Amino acid sequence: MTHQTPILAEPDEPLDSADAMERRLRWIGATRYHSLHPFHRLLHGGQLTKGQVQAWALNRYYYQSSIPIKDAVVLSRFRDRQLRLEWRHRIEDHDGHFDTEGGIERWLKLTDGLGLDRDYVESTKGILAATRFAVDAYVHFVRDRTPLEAIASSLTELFAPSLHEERISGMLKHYDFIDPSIMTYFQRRLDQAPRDADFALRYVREHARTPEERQAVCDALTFKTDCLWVQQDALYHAYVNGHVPPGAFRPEQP
Ligand SMILES: O=C(O)c1cc(C(=O)O)c2c(n1)C(=O)C(=O)c1cc(C(=O)O)[nH]c1-2
Repeated sequence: MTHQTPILAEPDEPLDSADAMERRLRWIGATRYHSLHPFHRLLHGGQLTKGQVQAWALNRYYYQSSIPIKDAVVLSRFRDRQLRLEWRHRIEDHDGHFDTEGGIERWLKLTDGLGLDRDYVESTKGILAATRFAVDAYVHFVRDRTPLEAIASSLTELFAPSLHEERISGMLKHYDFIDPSIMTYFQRRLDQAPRDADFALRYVREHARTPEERQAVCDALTFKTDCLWVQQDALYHAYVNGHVPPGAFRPEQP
């Protein structure tokens, strides 16, 4: 197996300005974002079976359904009403409204389209323990750290749109069981993620005022890239290497 992660030394530029911090954040994304993970290369390159794609979508549902919980926790950390107003739409993007669908519903269209039973998906019973631990760690991080670090931990979204574009085109091209109607989740994120990421980036640029605070922002992003990476590692171990843990989803088809 060829590992695609570039091995680059961490830059030693001091974090003495917002620009220096932004350069470091982009470097963290370029070297650690889960787009570099071999599981994603297989997924987007059409090299997985339907059962392996089901396993990915099933596990990823736990991340999707935890994001509005995470954002409700983030919101609860803000004294500033303006900031709460700004953050609130993230919850609505995922939960939708009584009469309009949100991201979670769109994700369930994907799992439906892949032939997974909704009740089973929503029960989260078949997910890998590593998925649960990693996602819960993200929710706990935003609860326990400063509001600045909580906002910074969402900055992986700076790097999500190009991954989503690659995913939409790769999966539509390579899998006969995927069609555009079940990929609407990613289509919508192409507008939502840049807006959210731009806000978070502007916020940390303005509010991280000391080298220590800028380092904390960078460390929060690194932590989040780890939360995403270990989920891919767990999928690879279980469904590519074939070590499915007890109790986890076992595809009916290969
Ligand atoms: O498909 C992906 O690789 C991916 C990654 C991320 C991310 O970078 O955290 C998010 C999403 N998708 C996503 O769809 C999403 O709604 C989202 C919210 C957040 C967040 O941290 O608040 N990340 C992500």
